[in-house]
Amino acid sequence: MDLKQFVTVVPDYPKKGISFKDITTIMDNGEAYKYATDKIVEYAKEMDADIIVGPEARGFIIGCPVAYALEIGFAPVRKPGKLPRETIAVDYDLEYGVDQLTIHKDAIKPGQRVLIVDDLLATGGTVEATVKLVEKLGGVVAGCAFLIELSYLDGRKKLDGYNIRALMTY
Ligand SMILES: O=P(O)(O)OC[C@H]1O[C@H](OP(=O)(O)OP(=O)(O)O)[C@H](O)[C@@H]1O
Ligand SMILES: Nc1ncnc2[nH]cnc12
Repeated sequence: MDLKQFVTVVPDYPKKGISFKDITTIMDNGEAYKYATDKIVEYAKEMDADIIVGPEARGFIIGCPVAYALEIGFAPVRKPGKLPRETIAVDYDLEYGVDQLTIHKDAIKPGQRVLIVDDLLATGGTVEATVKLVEKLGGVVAGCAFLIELSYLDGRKKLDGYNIRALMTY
């Protein structure tokens, strides 16, 4: 299936000069959403993942169905003040801003093989921060999966040495 036909490219959103890749038009098509999920499930099996970790909010949309299909857990990475128990935090840069990400301290068991899942790799700030959170907790990053990689932003350079899979590249 050519997944790109289901991505809607929105120019100048959320700021002038940003070419926004809207994945809601994958999600609202049952076949496309299942196809994308199944591709990441295959990758998670190859990488022998024990748990999926996804950053809010779009990482939940892609990561949770993968975890469900594999009958493994999902641990959310969230913006500050959203997780109710003890967390650790890491700062990160976005294509259009700066923020902080957090994870529950007990979300990952030391040695667990973690697949990080998100909709899109842009500058790599989000996934780099997520890798740091996982590794601070003693997790092993088995791989990082995305629907979309924006190769012109070279987010991969922040993931040197890690296994990466993107279903589409722009
Ligand atoms: O590689 P990066 O430059 O870090 O950008 C990629 C991140 O940006 C988007 O999330 P955003 O922070 O906009 O939050 P959202 O998922 O809640 O919309 C996207 O879903 C990725 O998580
Ligand atoms: N260009 C983009 N499109 C969609 N989501 C993004 N997150 C960061 N950059 C993005």
